[in-house]
Amino acid sequence: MSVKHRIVDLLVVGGGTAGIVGAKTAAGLGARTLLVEQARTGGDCLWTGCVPSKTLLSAAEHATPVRALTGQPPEFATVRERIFAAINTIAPVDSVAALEASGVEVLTGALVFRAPGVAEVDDRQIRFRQALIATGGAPATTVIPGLDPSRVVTSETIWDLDARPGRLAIVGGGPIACELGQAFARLGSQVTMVVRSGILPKEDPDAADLIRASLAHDGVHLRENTTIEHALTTDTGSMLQMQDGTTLKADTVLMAIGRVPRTAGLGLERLGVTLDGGGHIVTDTRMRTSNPLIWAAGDVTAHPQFTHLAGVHASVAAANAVLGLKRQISTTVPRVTFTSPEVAAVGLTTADAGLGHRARTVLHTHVDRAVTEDHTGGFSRLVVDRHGKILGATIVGPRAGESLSEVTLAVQKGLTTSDIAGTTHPYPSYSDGVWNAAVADVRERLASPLMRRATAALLWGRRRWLDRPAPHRRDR
Ligand SMILES: Cc1cc2nc3c(=O)[nH]c(=O)nc-3n(C[C@H](O)[C@H](O)[C@H](O)COP(=O)(O)OP(=O)(O)OC[C@H]3O[C@@H](n4cnc5c(N)ncnc54)[C@H](O)[C@@H]3O)c2cc1C
Ligand SMILES: NC(=O)c1ccc[n+]([C@@H]2O[C@H](COP(=O)([O-])OP(=O)(O)OC[C@H]3O[C@@H](n4cnc5c(N)ncnc54)[C@H](O)[C@@H]3O)[C@@H](O)[C@H]2O)c1
Repeated sequence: MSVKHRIVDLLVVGGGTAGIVGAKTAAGLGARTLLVEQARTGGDCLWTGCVPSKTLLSAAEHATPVRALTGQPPEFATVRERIFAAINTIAPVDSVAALEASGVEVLTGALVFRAPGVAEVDDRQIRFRQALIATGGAPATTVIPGLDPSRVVTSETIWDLDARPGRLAIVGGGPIACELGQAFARLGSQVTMVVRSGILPKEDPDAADLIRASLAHDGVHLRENTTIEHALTTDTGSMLQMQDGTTLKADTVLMAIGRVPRTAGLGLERLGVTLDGGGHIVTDTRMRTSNPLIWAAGDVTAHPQFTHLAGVHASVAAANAVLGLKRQISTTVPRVTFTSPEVAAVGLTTADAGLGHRARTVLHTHVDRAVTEDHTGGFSRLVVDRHGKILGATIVGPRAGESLSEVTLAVQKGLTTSDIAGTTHPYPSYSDGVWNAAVADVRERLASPLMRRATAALLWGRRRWLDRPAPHRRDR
C-alpha cells in the first residue's frame, strides 16, 4: 500500500461534509492529502441528515393537499423511493471517485492516532505532517427505563423504517424534532412531541410560537416542559409515563435530543488535543486545536452543527494548515429550520439584544407576496443598534431561508438599515419584509429631533433659494 511509505501533508479523518471540503481544499492547493473514512463518504448530511429530511419534508408538503382531497396519505414506499432518489442524485458529488478526481487519496477504515505524526487504519500505518479531524457526531440517546430499545429510532435509523409509524412519540423539540414531527404528521402518523424545554429554544420566542401553532394545525400534539420518566412495553406498543403525571401510547419513539461528538477511541490524548466537557474538540478562531499541527472542523467541534459551517470551517482549517495562513472563521452563522413556515435566523435575536438595540418587525400581513400566496402568518425582524447597524434577523415564512442571505451579508459586513433601504428589491417578493423593516428603521431615525432639525434647516434654505426674485434665480 503506497500510503504506508509516504508522509502525507494533510491527513483528513472523516468523509462527511467537513472532511470532504477540507480534503478537496488541501488537494486543490497542491498538498498531498489522504482522507480516511470508516463507512461511506458523504456523512450525516447526505445519508441521514439534511438530504433525507428535506426530501421527506417536501414529500409531506405535497401530500397535504392530496390527503385533504382523498383522505389518504401517500404510500410510504413512494416517499422512501423519493428519498433514496434524492440521495442517489447527490451522492456522486461526495463520492470516493469525486475525491480522487480532485487529487485526494482515500482509504476506508477506522483511524486511530498512535503518536504525533503517526496513525493507524486497521494494520496500516500512516505518517502525516498535519491532520484535520472531521469525525462528526452521533445522535444523543437517553435510557428510558422499561422502553424496549427495538422501538426506539434516532435520526440515523428512522430512514430504515419500511412502514410509516402509526403513533410516533418524539423526544426533543429542536430542529430535528420539529422538522421530522411536522413531516410525519403530514404523512399521516399520529405525532406527539415531548420536550423538556419549549420547542426551538434557541430561536426568537415569536418564531417558536408560530411553529407551535403550525405544528398544532398539522395535528402534532405538543407536550412541553416535561419528559418521559419510564415506559411499559407490550406487544401493541409502549405506554410512556410522563414526568407531569400524564401518559402517552406510542409504536415508535424517536430520540431527537441533540448530538454527541465522535472523539472517543481516536487516540486524541496521544496528540495533546484538548476536549471540552461535552467531548467536543476545542479550536481557536483559525480552527487549530491545542496541538498546532492538528486542526478540526464540523460537528466534532463545539461550533453550531450545520453543514454549511462544517464546510466553511474545514476550508479555513485546510488552507491555514497547508499554507501556514492565519485565516479566521466568521462569527456570522445563518441557520434555517425547514419547517412550514421556515424559521431563518442570523446574529442576535431579540432575546440576545442589549440596551440601545431595537427590533424592527414587519408582519407578513403587510408583505404583498405573502398576501397573494395566502401565507401571511410570518414576520421579518431586524435587530439593529442605535445607528441602524444590522446585528441580527429572524424571518419566519415561506422561503425564509432564501431571504436570510441578504441579511447574513449585512451582518457580516456591518451594513446598516440605510444600505438595505437604499437597495431596490424586486416586487412582490418575500424579501420585501426585510426591505420594509429596514425602511421603517431609517424613517424612524429620520424622525428623531436632531434629524428633524437638520431636514427643517435644509427645507428652509431650499425655500429661501426658490423664493429669490426671478432675474437672479438659477434653478438647480
Ligand atoms: C436529521 C438531520 C437533519 C439535518 N439538517 C440540516 C440542514 O438542513 N442544514 C444543515 O446545515 N445541517 C443539517 N444537519 C446537520 C448536518 O448534517 C451536520 O452538521 C453535518 O453533516 C456535519 O458534518 P461533519 O462532516 O462534521 O460530520 P459527519 O457528516 O458526521 O461526518 C463524519 C464522518 O467521519 C467518519 N468517522 C468518524 N470516526 C472516524 C474514524 N475514527 N475514522 C474514519 N472515519 C471516521 C464518519 O463515519 C462520518 O462519515 C442535519 C442533521 C440531522 C441529523
Ligand atoms: N435545519 C437544520 O439546519 C437542522 C436540522 C436538523 C438538525 N440540525 C442540527 O442537528 C443538531 C441536533 O438537533 P436536535 O434537534 O437533536 O438537537 P437540539 O440540541 O437542537 O435540541 C434538543 C431538544 O431536545 C430537548 N431535550 C433534550 N433532552 C430531553 C429529554 N430527556 N426529554 C425531552 N426533551 C429533551 C431539548 O429541550 C431541546 O428542545 C442541531 O444542533 C442542529 O444544528 C440542523
